Amino acid sequence: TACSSKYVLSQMHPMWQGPLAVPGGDRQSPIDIVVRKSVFDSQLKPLVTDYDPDTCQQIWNNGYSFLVEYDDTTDKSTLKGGPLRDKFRLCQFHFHWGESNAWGSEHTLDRRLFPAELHLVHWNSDKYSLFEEAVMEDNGLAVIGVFLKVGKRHEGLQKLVDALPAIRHKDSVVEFNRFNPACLLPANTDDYWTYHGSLTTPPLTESVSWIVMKQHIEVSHDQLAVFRSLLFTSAEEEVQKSMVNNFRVQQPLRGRTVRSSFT
Ligand SMILES: NS(=O)(=O)c1ccc(C(=O)NCc2cccc(O)c2)cc1
Ligand SMILES: [Zn+2]
Repeated sequence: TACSSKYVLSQMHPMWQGPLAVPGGDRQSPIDIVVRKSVFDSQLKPLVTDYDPDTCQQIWNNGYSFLVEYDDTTDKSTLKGGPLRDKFRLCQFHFHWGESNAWGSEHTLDRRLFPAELHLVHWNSDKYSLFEEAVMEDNGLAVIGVFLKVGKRHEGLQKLVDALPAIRHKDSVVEFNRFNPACLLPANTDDYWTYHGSLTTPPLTESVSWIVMKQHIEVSHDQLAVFRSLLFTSAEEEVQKSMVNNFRVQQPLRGRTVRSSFT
């Protein structure tokens, strides 16, 4: 789908962490969420996700992460509610992780790092007709962030983990059907933080309503190890590099308020 083909055009080198000049740059992501400084907002509603597993199309390695892409030509897999006024269409989900369990997430909670973070990427289909349009607009995108912790095996994730060896190299793609990403959401999706931010990879566009779940999900050490068996490099390259540490460092808050849906 459009939302992901462009991803490969704008993906960056994983070691890139530099202060790439960004126009304005006062609402960059990720951030450290200082829990006691977040402001409860009683107007925030529960999230409403309605994902159709039949819209799942393929899984591929874009040289930065691995993406599971959804058919976003109709409103079949949607997100609404939460801090959002409009309906948003799921286009892909992907993860960020470390080379060790000690770090890997993009957002942090009171500076606490998690071994990995899931991002479910949606665009505003009430206002725009293409991901490419929405990504350039204020709040054109809504991304749900879910922290991963190492613990018991995640049965729903295993189907995805089993597909990874087939996409070890950059630009490899395999068909992937009937996966409902709702299985990757925590039991409690009512408690979250939300703030206005950006994409965490170039072009770092400041168009994202971030929704970071308070409750994490658990995956096993072995499942995370399979993430780390992926490669940044394509099959042709002589030197193979393990796909690890594909996260951006936390960015300045610049006076933004992080709201919470819970007290
Ligand atoms: N890590 S993240 O969730 O912030 C994230 C989500 C989506 C994308 C993405 O789709 N990039 C491709 C892109 C960006 C801007 C304009 C385009 O046409 C395509 C990048 C980062
Ligand atoms: Zn991401």
